[in-house]
Amino acid sequence: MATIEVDSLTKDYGSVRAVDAISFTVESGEIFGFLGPNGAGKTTTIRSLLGLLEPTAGSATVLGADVHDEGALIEAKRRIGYLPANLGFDEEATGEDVLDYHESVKGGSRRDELLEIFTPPVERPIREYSTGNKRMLGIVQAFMHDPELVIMDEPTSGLDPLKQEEFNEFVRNERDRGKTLFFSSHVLSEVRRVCDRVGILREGELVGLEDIETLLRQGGKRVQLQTTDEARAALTEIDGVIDVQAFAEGIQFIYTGEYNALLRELATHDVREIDISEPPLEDIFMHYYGADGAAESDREVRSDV
Ligand SMILES: Nc1ncnc2c1ncn2[C@@H]1O[C@H](COP(=O)(O)OP(=O)(O)OP(=O)(O)O)[C@@H](O)[C@H]1O
Repeated sequence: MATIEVDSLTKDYGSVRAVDAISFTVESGEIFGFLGPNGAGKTTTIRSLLGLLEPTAGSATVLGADVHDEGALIEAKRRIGYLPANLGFDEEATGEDVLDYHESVKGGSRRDELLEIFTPPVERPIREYSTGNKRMLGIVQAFMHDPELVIMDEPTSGLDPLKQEEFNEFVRNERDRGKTLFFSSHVLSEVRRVCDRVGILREGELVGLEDIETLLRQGGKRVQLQTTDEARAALTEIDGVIDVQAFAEGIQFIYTGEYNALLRELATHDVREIDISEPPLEDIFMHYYGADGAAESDREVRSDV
């Protein structure tokens, strides 16, 4: 049985449909990234999975427990870790107090080990914590009872790049220990470093469900160049060049073709500057997912420079 099964889950807030009949599964032992821009419905989905919100329609199971079945969900939550986006710690409590309480409820076999990696100043009251310190305390709390499944809402927000990298490595190690990890993010570059599979949410709808390699292949690369007018014209003719935009002395485009074809063409021109990077998440949404959620792999090539 899948660790998480979501079946036509829908959640309305009054007249606002925050999540619209989404379905997906998260398999045991994978890192699943739940990706989408602000307001896409990530937090709503996560809170529904944990029984913190009542779905308007549809269903979901987490570690076999139906989210509509309060008793089963309480039992399952002993084997689940949760890191919410908004860490509502008691500001007067110390980190120790928070972890002591959690340990008394769910256990804390990995507490010391985790505090070696993530290093919140546990002896100090939470009101003195930076955002990153709070996040680290939340991470320790989410993992300290060694749960089978950990659900995290924007887990790295507020962490500095070094701690983010430590977090990524930690998460990969957890996966290798057989744990299942589900986390939301609005940053593709973050998700691509750690996830095995990604669900993409847009305006409450699941518009993509891909393994990470496929997603990146479809997303292509953003190429920015400073070169001659002649090169600019020639480059727009190459298969796989889309969304060409001209700017002073250069062009920018998304490239989804074979690298060698592009490199061969570039080698015949005077290239003064080149930058090749991952396209922003928004571009991937725009280029590969139409309003109906279908992949637009046959998108027309534009050559409007
Ligand atoms: N309590 C609420 N009442 C009314 N509308 C809400 C409520 N909570 C969320 N929404 C709306 O539901 C939609 C989805 O919100 P949600 O917080 O789930 O998105 P998100 O993907 O987690 O966004 P973010 O990345 O900004 O946290 C948004 O349009 C939001 O404005």
